[in-house]
Order: sequence, then C-alpha cells, then structure tokens
Amino acid sequence: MTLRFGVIGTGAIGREHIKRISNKLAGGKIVAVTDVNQASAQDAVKSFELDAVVYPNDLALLAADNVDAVLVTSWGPAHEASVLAAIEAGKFVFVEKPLATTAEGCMRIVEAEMKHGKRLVQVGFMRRYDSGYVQLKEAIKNNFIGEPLMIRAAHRNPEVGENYTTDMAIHDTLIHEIDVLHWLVNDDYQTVQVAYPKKSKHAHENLKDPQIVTLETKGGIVITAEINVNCKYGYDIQCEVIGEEGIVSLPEFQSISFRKNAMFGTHVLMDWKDRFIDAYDKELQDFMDSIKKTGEPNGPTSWDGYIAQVTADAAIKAQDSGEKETITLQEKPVFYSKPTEAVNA
Ligand SMILES: NC(=O)c1ccc[n+]([C@@H]2O[C@H](COP(=O)([O-])OP(=O)(O)OC[C@H]3O[C@@H](n4cnc5c(N)ncnc54)[C@H](O)[C@@H]3O)[C@@H](O)[C@H]2O)c1
Ligand SMILES: O[C@H]1[C@H](O)[C@@H](O)[C@H](O)[C@@H](O)[C@H]1O
Repeated sequence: MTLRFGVIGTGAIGREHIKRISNKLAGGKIVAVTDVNQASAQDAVKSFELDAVVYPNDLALLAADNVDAVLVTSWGPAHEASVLAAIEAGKFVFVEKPLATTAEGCMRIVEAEMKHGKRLVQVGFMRRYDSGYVQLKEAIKNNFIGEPLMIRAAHRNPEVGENYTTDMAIHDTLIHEIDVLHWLVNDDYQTVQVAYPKKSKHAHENLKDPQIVTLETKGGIVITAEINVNCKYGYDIQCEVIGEEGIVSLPEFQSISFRKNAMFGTHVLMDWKDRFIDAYDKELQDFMDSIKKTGEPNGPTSWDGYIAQVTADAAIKAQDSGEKETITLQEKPVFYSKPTEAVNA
C-alpha cells in the first residue's frame, strides 16, 4: 500500500520532505500540494516532476479522496488550523515543529485526537531518530554512566535573518533540545531560567544572542543549553551528559579529516538540512511504515508537542522576568501512555 500525501507549505522543509518521499524513501507518493503562495506550490510540482494536484488551500486539499496523509510544513502559526482540520477529516498528519504556537492550541489538538479515538499525528522532532541521540539514550538506559546528573548542550546556527526575534531562540531553535533532552533522560522538566551573556556583535540590533537556558528536571538533573544563532563558523549541535560514573557525548557529524597548509582538521557543516539528514529520512520512513503496520504513527506524539510548547512558554516568560519559572504540565492522558517502540520509550 502506498501512502498518498498532500503537502501544506512548499517552502524549505516542505521541499526537502517532498524530495525524500519522492526519490529516497519507500511507500509514499505526493499527490497534492498547496501553499498560500500558489506559485510556490506550482513550482514544487514542476521542479520535482510530481504527478500532483495544486489546491487553493489546506481545506480543499484535505477534502480530496485520494489524500491519506498530510505533511504540515507551513509557518508555525498556521499549523494548528491545518492539523485540526486534518484530524476532523480523519487523515494522518506529519507536522513540523511547533505542533501549535500556544500550549492551549496543542491541547486543542490533543483533545481532538483523543476524540477521534486513535493516533493520527506525529510531530517532526527528528532528533529522536538521530543515531547519535539514540546511542546516548541507550547508554543512559543501560546505566553506562550511572545516574545522569547534568547535561551541557549547545545549539549553534551560523547566522539568522533580521526577522529572527529573541523569543524565536526558544520556540524555533531550542525547541529541539526541549524535546530531545527530557526524552533522553526520561524525566520531566520542573523549572527554567534564561541568562544573557555579552551580546555578539553579529546579532542584529533587536536580538539578544547568545542566550543560556537552564532547565531543571523533577529528578534533579540540571541542563544548561547555549543558544547561539550567529556563531558564524557552522551549524553545530553539542550534547554532553555527565553521570555519576562517566560522561557520554553526542558524536560529531562524520566528515573526512584533513592535513593541509600546516593544519590538521575536519569540516563543520553549515546547514541544518545536512546535519540531521538521516534523522529526517528515518522519521518519515517510520511514519509511513508504522501507519501501514499498526494503523497509527509511532513517533513523537501530540502530547510531546504539548510538553515542548508548555516548556517553551515558560522559557519565554523567563526571558522577560530573569527569574526561575515553573513548568506545569497537565497529567498525561492514558491515550498517550500506551507503550510504543524505542523512539518513544
Ligand atoms: N525539524 C526541523 O529541523 C525544521 C527545520 C526547518 C523548519 N522547520 C519548521 O517547518 C516549518 C516551515 O519552515 P520552513 O523553513 O520550510 O519555512 P519557509 O518559510 O521556507 O516555508 C513555509 C511555507 O509555508 C507557506 N505557508 C505559510 N502559511 C501557509 C498556510 N496557511 N497554508 C499553506 N502554506 C502556507 C509559505 O508560503 C512558505 O512557502 C516551520 O514551522 C519550521 O519551524 C523544522
Ligand atoms: O534554529 C534553527 C534550527 O537549528 C533548525 O534545526 C530548524 O529547526 C530551524 O527552523 C531553526 O530556525
């Protein structure tokens, strides 16, 4: 069975996913596309030689009988409406982060999905599929470093545009660490605080960059995460888990080493698209495979999207207050507690 996809949003990541579903992965086909910029949707069909219909909007696309699943790859503020409409239409949804831009919006999706009665939604938290993070999780689970005590993480982008605002450091960038780090140590967040080191001369006038976010978990683990989105030298993701018996670190992206001009070195990637390319492939392959096998997606859930958004909201509050803010989650519904496979365990 081929899963027939409609794509809502044919920008950067929408196109990446169209390419991988059409040319690389097994079991999916793009049959419909839409974008508020219709020229972009038409261009995507032409560029990737898709046998797909261009629809005027998400609702028209969702009404098409031959669409089994949608990729929601539009701008964050548009996600909630498309995801709710897809659930209403009983279609599977792969939605890029954020699930919705508010915790209330995420909860509306959670409630709609529970009302539907089975899982339809997977959130694009692809780091859970990255082999480096999977190895870290295995090591922690197998007690290789004893009890984890601290995590040091860094999320560095080479540069950002003028439209990137201080709060985006949390809800657009740190959101990946917010999701993957509590998953890594199987713990819940309790508090968050944000500090601002000396500002980088590369940050535009209204942007506070870099930032240091400190998260504490209920189990007492202290996480410090650096967000540094004008670091210039590359796209660099770091994670070190310090345990009672040792330390485990995220492997560097594999690249040749070189000896040249009196230097010994290796390359650093410049683009997020390359850094997690295998994880993007795996998350979408898993989405298709698990729907075929079990009738439901298997990866990060709407509840994971809700946890990330509540945490991001508290962190944004902490950006303004300078105080330690509390992270308060509602109780996890049984619907999202049933055991799934490794990625979600
Ligand atoms: N998982 C990741 O690592 C990752 C990486 C990049 C982007 N993202 C997320 O993916 C989403 C898209 O990011 P991008 O970089 O591709 O942005 P983009 O601006 O390149 O593309 C977004 C596209 O959506 C279209 N759009 C906006 N509102 C729409 C609507 N209501 N209906 C249909 N189309 C609409 C825009 O016209 C644009 O073509 C964002 O939520 C972003 O946070 C995730
Ligand atoms: O800061 C960027 C992250 O490093 C990427 O992984 C994407 O999520 C992108 O949307 C963010 O702007």
